[in-house]
Amino acid sequence: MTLPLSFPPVAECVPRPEDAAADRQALDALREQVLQANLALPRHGLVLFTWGNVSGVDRARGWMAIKPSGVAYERLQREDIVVLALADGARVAGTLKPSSDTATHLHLYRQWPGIGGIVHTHSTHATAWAQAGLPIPALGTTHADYFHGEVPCSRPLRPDEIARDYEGATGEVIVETLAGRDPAACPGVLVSEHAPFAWGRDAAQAVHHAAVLEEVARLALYTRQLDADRRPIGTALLDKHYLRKHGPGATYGQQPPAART
Ligand SMILES: O=C(CO)[C@@H](O)[C@@H](O)COP(=O)(O)O
Repeated sequence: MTLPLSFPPVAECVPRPEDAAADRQALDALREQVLQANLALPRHGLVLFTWGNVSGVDRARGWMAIKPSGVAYERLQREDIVVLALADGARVAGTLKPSSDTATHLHLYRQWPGIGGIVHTHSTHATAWAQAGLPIPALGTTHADYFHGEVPCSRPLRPDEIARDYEGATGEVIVETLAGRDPAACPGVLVSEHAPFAWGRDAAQAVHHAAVLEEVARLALYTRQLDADRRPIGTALLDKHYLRKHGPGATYGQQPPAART
């Protein structure tokens, strides 16, 4: 039998020690990023008990790291973070059971190559809007500084979807709900009868967006309590606030150099 000309020489198939060390470093860095993002959830008051999870990705290596299921935040360690292959969910590192929402996270990363972190919480006010099946209207500039329009609420999942692949279908319904919108301009969603999901360029930014989503949900609830007929702000104000921070040429969030001499 003749081997194909492109068949690599055996030496090229053997992993080099420096590659293994770089992989180990990348794995530790990803797990640390995801650990710190998870620990930020209780600090921001976004979770009670273990009702939430954060994931992050290393797209170059095709990895997703996520909180293990049901582990208390105060006990969570870097080595507990489970790392899976983005392509097929195969385990890369970690021995614990990954979050029950893993299939939702995987689906969103596969559909939206621009995101690098995802958060799911049951934060009180955002969850109240989700349970009511209502989108959060853009009632003021706090909202418009992050969301270029309402925070949409998905349709409820159908019984057949819940029976077939509940978490995968949750990811599908989120993508369906965002259809026609740029996920970067709408960094969160409410899943009807469930709770919010938020995302960002990395796990830390996804947590920031989850906290903003909870705050705009709280503000919108109070606003509508004070004035049940309050309408969303107009396009001029919405565009002004969103685009000056996130539009073409915007440098919002750029930090000054760490050390100035
Ligand atoms: O949505 C829910 C429960 O309604 C879950 O996200 C929440 O309990 C967290 O589950 P995990 O501990 O991540 O498996």
